[in-house]
Amino acid sequence: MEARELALKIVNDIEGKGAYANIVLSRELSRHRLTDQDRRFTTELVYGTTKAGGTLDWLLSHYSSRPLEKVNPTIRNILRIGMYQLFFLTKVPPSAACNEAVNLAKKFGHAGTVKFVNAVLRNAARSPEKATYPDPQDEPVRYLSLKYFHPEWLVTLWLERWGFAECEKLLRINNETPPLCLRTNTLKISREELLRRLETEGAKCEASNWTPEGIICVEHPALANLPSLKDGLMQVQDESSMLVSHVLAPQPGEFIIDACGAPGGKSTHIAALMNNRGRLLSTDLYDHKLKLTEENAKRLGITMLETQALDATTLHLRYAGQADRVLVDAPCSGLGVLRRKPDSRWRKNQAMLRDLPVLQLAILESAAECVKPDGILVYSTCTTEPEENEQVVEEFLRRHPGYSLEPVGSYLPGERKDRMLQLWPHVDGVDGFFIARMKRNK
Ligand SMILES: C[S@@+](CC[C@H](N)C(=O)[O-])C[C@H]1O[C@@H](n2cnc3c(N)ncnc32)[C@H](O)[C@@H]1O
Repeated sequence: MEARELALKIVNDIEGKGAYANIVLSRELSRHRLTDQDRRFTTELVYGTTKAGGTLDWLLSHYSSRPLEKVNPTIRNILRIGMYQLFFLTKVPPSAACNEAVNLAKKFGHAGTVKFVNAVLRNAARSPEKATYPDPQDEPVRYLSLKYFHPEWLVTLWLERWGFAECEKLLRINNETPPLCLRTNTLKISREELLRRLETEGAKCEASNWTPEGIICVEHPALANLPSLKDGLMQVQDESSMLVSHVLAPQPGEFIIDACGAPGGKSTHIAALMNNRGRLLSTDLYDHKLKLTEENAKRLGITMLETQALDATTLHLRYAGQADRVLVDAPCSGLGVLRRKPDSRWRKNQAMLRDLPVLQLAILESAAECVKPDGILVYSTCTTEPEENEQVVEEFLRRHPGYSLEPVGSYLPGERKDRMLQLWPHVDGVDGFFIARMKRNK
């Protein structure tokens, strides 16, 4: 199947069945034998079209005589994919974008729809200036939302919080493709050796400055074609996510609980830092997700890890006062990692920022009861929102005077002095993560 037709099938599935872009994409790419170039093009079309969302419909409304909601969904997606190429993929000649869309319309529509697709796209290719963005001064929210493909509620919030310039930088970086980050499985190999191996496997990589085991992959073949992954020499994990286990600083022989552990990115890192010695319990609400933790642990050669399905708000009922350290990598809005999942911004809503902190605090309070005196509690999220981060920790500390904050800065490279750590994609170049470390004094 040709790249554009496969992209259309995937975009139809995402829209029609509510499927997740990354999951359908990797399933379909493994079913179809595409060249590396076509694989990249399909990915670009799928991620671009889903990410651009409402902007493509807004652009189309300048050229279509028919309201888009009245257009057959497949034809509408042919138009969206065509518009994405015309307006955002400068390397695709406009004639190719139009011709290929018309070919798809021939296959999935009838004579009338072929004419319609042809007219809309050729009109757009001829007069792109017909669609001008709103004025940023007069309508900053609409301008930023349309220009950078983010929902208006989120732009409104970030604009209020961070101001125009910062908000724009953050929105812009969320549309960039982040590099693939890998964590060396130090139980099996050193980073230097793995870097050499990856080179022989056709990947261009460099050492990360954030952690001693992190690797940034600038160019690489399909992940499934990297033997180092299959052989358990590494784990896909962002650099900021790796920092969390360093801040926890688990020691060999200790009892560690990872309260929201699946799919095991941090649990398996903790096991490596403990040299696979001691007791490590990785819990999660969902059994099926714990299976992924177990698969990861097996692939990485970790034998110390136990899993258990439970609601972390009840962790204290079984493990009160037993653990040396507990990690709460809480369920969160994920607003710090929008660049990793291009369709995810359209699945979020503002109610998350009201509801999630209640759950986050409940999990943190239960986890806190499981920590021994002098033990350590780490709270982390992959979001940038104060309600889910500082405010949860501050409320927790207010309710639990037996805990005190330990500055995170000393677990980071360089001279950072952060009390609690908030990492930003547009400032730090890594995923947006929050980390706080607390000590139980009594
Ligand atoms: C941020 S993810 C964890 C990622 C994981 N720590 C890693 O590094 O791979 C949050 C996890 O919390 C789990 N979760 C959500 N609500 C929960 C609850 N009440 N109790 C336990 N786990 C929960 C989700 O299933 C999800 O796997």
